[in-house]
Amino acid sequence: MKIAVIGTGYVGLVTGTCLAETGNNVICVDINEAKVQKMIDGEVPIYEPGLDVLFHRNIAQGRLSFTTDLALAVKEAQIIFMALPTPPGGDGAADLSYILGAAKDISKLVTTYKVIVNKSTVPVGTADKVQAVFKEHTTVEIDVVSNPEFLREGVAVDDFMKPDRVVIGTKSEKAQKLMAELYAPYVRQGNPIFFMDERSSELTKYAANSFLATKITFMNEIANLCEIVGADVDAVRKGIGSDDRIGKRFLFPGIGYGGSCFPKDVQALAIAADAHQYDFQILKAVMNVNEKQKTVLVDKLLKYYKGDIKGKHFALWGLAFKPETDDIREAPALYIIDELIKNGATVSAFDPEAMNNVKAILGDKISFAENQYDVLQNADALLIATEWSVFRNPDFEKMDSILTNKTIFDGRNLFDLQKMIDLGYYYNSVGRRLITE
Ligand SMILES: NC(=O)C1=CN([C@@H]2O[C@H](COP(=O)(O)OP(=O)(O)OC[C@H]3O[C@@H](n4cnc5c(N)ncnc54)[C@H](O)[C@@H]3O)[C@@H](O)[C@H]2O)C=CC1
Ligand SMILES: O=C(O)[C@H]1O[C@H](OP(=O)(O)OP(=O)(O)OC[C@H]2O[C@@H](n3ccc(=O)[nH]c3=O)[C@H](O)[C@@H]2O)[C@H](O)[C@@H](O)[C@@H]1O
Repeated sequence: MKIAVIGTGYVGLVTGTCLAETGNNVICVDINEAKVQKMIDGEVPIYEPGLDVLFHRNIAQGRLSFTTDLALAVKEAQIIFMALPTPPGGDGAADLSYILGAAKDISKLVTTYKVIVNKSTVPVGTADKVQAVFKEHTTVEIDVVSNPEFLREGVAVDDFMKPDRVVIGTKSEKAQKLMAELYAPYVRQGNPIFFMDERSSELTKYAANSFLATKITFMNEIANLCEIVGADVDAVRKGIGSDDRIGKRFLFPGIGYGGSCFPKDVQALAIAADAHQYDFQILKAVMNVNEKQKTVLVDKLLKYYKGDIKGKHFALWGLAFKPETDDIREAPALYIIDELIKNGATVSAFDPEAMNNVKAILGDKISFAENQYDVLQNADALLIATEWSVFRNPDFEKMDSILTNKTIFDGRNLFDLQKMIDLGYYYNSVGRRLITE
């Protein structure tokens, strides 16, 4: 099939590349000229494991191309995907200007039947709004489909190639048939495609993200309680996770959920509910708890240093909002850095992939190191904000010689408690026994 993808961010580029991988002809459009030029020159603009191999293969075989020319992309495409930003607007609700603006631009270019697929996360009723934009500007027949994306950054290629499910919201049989054909190669193992109406499909996406954010937040509260009552959250996590009704995944406590989606989507759903005079109380509690959880590590630190960290220097492992990505949107590490600086401390950080993105926004407010050991030089303590695999089994002998204070505040519970006692560390993690000197 001939496909156009509008927007080449984490979702658009993965979608375009993975659709090309099953033989489709995909043209990707972006308004960011520098980014498009990079891709034309053969460079993947984001760090996403496994993407580069597929990207280069499909370009080489002529199935994947990039342009800034929307007209060129729309001309031949049977299906047009919109993978555009839906950031929080001034009032916190999803800003639909990218989607509705692109819909208007596309509507002026269509001359034959097209399926317009919305992959972005959008409030209920957006498909109707997009349909209305087309009606206003063209008489050409089009169908608008809601097809939310459930991929996770860091494993995006796998998630797209083997999705747990595909959700397609449309009342059009014609569009449904085309979408079923397009997705058939991705559901060969029997994972379902759910066809539903547009509104249910749009809400499914917000419900999924909000449920997962709630699950994490629940565990963060259990972790906080564990510390108070002297229980161990790792044991509790295993104890409840083995019940199939609860499930093992997304039960890891830490320093709050971050990323470009959970924070904005939970907020957008709560605000959308408010707009319909429905007080979505759980989501409001989730947001409040998550806000506090982001500074839990700094609170521990301040307690340890009796409220005074002025002049202290801290090493930070991890900047990305999660491992295996260079994405720092709403990364808990950024909140930690902010709090440390506000309290008069200095920070040196190391992250395997996200340092350039942080440099671009923080400049020289903090310093950066070449590796996870150099960053420990002159540090009063080490803070851990992201659970990159490379941090899980460090060379403690080497660490001991640099981090002479042997003090670690770990927001991701990387190390075994007994091991840290044996190694003689002060090791303060989340929801587990506090280790004192
Ligand atoms: N990042 C993720 O893991 C996931 C994101 N989503 C949703 O997908 C949507 C996109 O998210 P991301 O890919 O993370 O965004 P992103 O910010 O990484 O990428 C958006 C891209 O769209 C481009 N763009 C903006 N306006 C344009 C226009 N008029 N024409 C062409 N290109 C334009 C930007 O230059 C940028 O490259 C959002 O609604 C998000 O909530 C859904 C699932 C996963
Ligand atoms: O809509 C989206 O953008 C995507 O949002 C999340 O994916 P993503 O943000 O890439 O990352 P997750 O792995 O879900 O992690 C989100 C945050 O929750 C935190 N988290 C996750 C799991 C856990 O057990 N504990 C925990 O604190 C992570 O550290 C991270 O800050 C969803 O998992 C995807 O299904 C969805 O498509």
